[in-house]
Amino acid sequence: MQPSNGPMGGMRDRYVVTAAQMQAIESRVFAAGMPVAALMEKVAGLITQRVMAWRSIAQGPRVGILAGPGHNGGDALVVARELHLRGYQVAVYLPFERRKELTDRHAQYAASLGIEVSPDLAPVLAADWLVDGLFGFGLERPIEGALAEAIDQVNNSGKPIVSIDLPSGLHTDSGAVLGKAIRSTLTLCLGLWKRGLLLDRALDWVGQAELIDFDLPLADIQAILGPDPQLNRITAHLAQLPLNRSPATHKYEQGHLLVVAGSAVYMGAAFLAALGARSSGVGMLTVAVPASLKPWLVAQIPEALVVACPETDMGKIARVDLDLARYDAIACGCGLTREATPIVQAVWESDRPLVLDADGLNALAQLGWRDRQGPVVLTPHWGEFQRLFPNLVAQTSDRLELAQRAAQQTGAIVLLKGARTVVAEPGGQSWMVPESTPGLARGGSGDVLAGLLGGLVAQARPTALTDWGYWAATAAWWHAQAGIQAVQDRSILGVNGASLADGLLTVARQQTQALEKQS
Ligand SMILES: NC(=O)C1=CN([C@@H]2O[C@H](COP(=O)(O)OP(=O)(O)OC[C@H]3O[C@@H](n4cnc5c(N)ncnc54)[C@H](OP(=O)(O)O)[C@@H]3O)[C@@H](O)[C@H]2O)[C@@H](O)CC1
Ligand SMILES: Nc1ncnc2c1ncn2[C@@H]1O[C@H](COP(=O)(O)OP(=O)(O)O)[C@@H](O)[C@H]1O
Ligand SMILES: [K+]
Repeated sequence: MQPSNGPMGGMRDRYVVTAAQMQAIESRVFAAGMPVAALMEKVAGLITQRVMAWRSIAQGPRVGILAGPGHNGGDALVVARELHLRGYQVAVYLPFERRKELTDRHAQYAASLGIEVSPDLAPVLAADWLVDGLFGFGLERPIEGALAEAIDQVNNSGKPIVSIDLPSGLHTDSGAVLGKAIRSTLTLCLGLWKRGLLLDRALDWVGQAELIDFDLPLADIQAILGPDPQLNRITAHLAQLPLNRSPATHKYEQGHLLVVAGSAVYMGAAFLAALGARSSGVGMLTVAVPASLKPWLVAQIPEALVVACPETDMGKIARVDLDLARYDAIACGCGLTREATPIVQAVWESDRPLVLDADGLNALAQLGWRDRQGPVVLTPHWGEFQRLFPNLVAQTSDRLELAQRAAQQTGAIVLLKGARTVVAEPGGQSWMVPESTPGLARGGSGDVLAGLLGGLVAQARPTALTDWGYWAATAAWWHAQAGIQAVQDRSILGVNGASLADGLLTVARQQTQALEKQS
């Protein structure tokens, strides 16, 4: 049996659950007759395979196991037994007198095999690497006292640590640290992705994250999450890229995007947004910039129709004299400067689908929200989000919840950028981008995303708000994958407009090849 596989493996990795949802799904499986002990054996067998591939006996013969009182500890004890039987030198730290029955029996049996099981941390700290099975989705109270001190010692040991299900101490739903948490090197999430693992605040604890798919029946998953789940982890399986193109198509059928961007101070923003738009495959791209930028931009991106707008003394766009009705979508805001209010007002009054980014969002924060005819996608980073929604930020720090509440409050699609970008639409669907790279943390990355997103929606022309959310999430996923690709090609220092644009095309090619393989 292979970890993280099974015929439906790819399908299961889209789901994201809370602790309560995971418990409800497992309850159905147990009620249907699956013995708890059998499931624990199966899961722990898969974990064992994965950790043995991660650290062979030659690479790390001594393993320290941290075992808790619940079934996370039970999993860990089965892993301890299996590693022992395969020749590893195993020591178990089990500092709990009171434990669940199954866990207790595994502890007894492990000890009977000669494995050192004790409430003493020292033998575990002497190991080459550690397995963290203190707590999983059952953790509800903060970790305090001696156990908190033990976790500090484990973290300070500098040893590689693999966590079972989630780093012990992280809240399953919010990803927040409950008192103290294990800082993992590798987290093996069991069955379905836990919500908290995918949020920015968990990243420093999670390390590399992988799903161990243990074949939870789709019927049980869907019975709890619904046939069309509200929350999705957006992956290569969900992203339908590149867009289908009829052989008989022409450029106007492939969407016409208007980008309104740039100023004398922020010239590059218009170029970067145009690069993102170009890589989206959009049929026609018009870029409206201050008149003095036109010759330069035309030289950079000759396939775009560059429109020279009247500009102020300071080199900012004064007016956009265009018939906005001609465009399938407008992406507005990159590099406009803080005095973009009249431009945002003009695009706001048209009924064209609108992607609002950067200074467009700052202008909106000044203008205040007013209803609008066409769909709007807001793409704030955290600072812009705080300016737009101070009332919401005062209520919670959970980024997914914030995006969801902002979407509900405004009726807009909200794409909240971050290390892990989240997207929400007003109807209640949301998406989490599961992988990205800190290589993207540099000025200009967001401009590429705004252009890419504008170009995608100009082509896809979604109608339902859920589809708008889906395409925004797809753009964020594509952008993050392009960042990962750029890091692979050019190192973490090499993520810029050009490498991102190349990365976008490489990812599109990989998607095409994957689709061809499937068919
Ligand atoms: N069901 C299955 O067979 C499968 C389950 N799976 C595995 O089970 C895990 C969930 O198991 P779980 O429900 O037993 O919860 P878990 O996270 O081990 O710990 C809860 C225990 O900790 C205790 N406790 C809580 N907070 C505490 C604190 N601050 N300080 C001290 N103690 C504290 C609490 O006891 P209490 O004191 O509240 O009575 C409770 O006993 C899951 O993550 C996965 O690894 C998978 O293998 C798939 C199959
Ligand atoms: N640590 C990180 N890990 C992954 N992606 C990141 C990280 N920091 C920023 N990003 C991504 O980089 C982009 C930055 O956008 P933004 O803040 O608008 O920058 P700019 O306005 O300078 O273009 C966003 O897509 C964001 O999700
Ligand atoms: K754990």
